[in-house]
Parts: sequence; structure tokens; C-alpha cells
Amino acid sequence: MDIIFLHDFKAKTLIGVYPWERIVPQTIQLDLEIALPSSRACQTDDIHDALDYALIVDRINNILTNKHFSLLEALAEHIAQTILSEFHAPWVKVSVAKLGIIRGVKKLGVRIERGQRRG
Ligand SMILES: Nc1nc2c(c(=O)[nH]1)N=C([C@H](O)[C@@H](O)CO)CN2
Repeated sequence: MDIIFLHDFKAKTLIGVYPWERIVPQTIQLDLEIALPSSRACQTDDIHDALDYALIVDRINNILTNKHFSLLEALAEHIAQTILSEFHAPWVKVSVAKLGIIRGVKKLGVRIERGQRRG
């Protein structure tokens, strides 16, 4: 299985369960692993055969700007389902973390894995 990874992708968004978190944007860190539907690009060296990671970054930035979630879990699920449905990836692993939100904890978050449903 060939994979595109995006590590240490930091961006600001409104997220959280508390009222102040609906007003003050927070920096989150995303780490993604995205399985590729095909390895054709390895042979052809053609971007048209590749899953363009720049488009994935653009799409995630769009989500972070336009959608606001209470829970990291819900954001991770939305990103995972977007990548599966819009980029036809067979499988994706999404980690979403907040940085320094709780005293004594440098980074905390959730990690989910999702695949295409059969049938
Ligand atoms: N499982 C989760 N627990 C909590 C979340 C979350 O997203 N998932 N979020 C919060 C608050 O928004 C937090 O960021 C502030 O302490 C608390 N617990």
C-alpha cells in the first residue's frame, strides 16, 4: 500500500466545547496518512496519475475556515470522510491535536482510521 503523509500540519480554527473556544481560534496540529488508490504515478511520473497533496492541504484549510466543531473527534471524522469521498483514497488515518491547552500536557488529541465501506 502506497501512502501520502502530511505531518505537523498546523493551522488555526475555531474548535472546542467551551464558549470562549467558539470565539478564539486555536492552533491545531494535523497528521495524516492517506493510502493511494493507485501506484501509477510511481511509473509515469505524471501528476495526473498522483493524488495531488496540495489539493488535500487546500481542502483541509477550507474545512478549518468554514466549519466549526466542538470535539476533535468530529473534526477528525469530517476530514477523514472528505478525503475518502472526494479523493477516493481507500484508507486514511487522521490525527488532530491541540497544543498546550491543558497545563502540563504539551499536546493532546485523537487519532482515527477509516476505510471505504464495502458494497
Ligand atoms: N475527547 C475530547 N475531550 C475533550 C475535548 C475534545 O475535543 N475531545 N475538548 C475539550 C475542550 O474543548 C478542551 O479543548 C479545553 O480543555 C475538553 N475535552
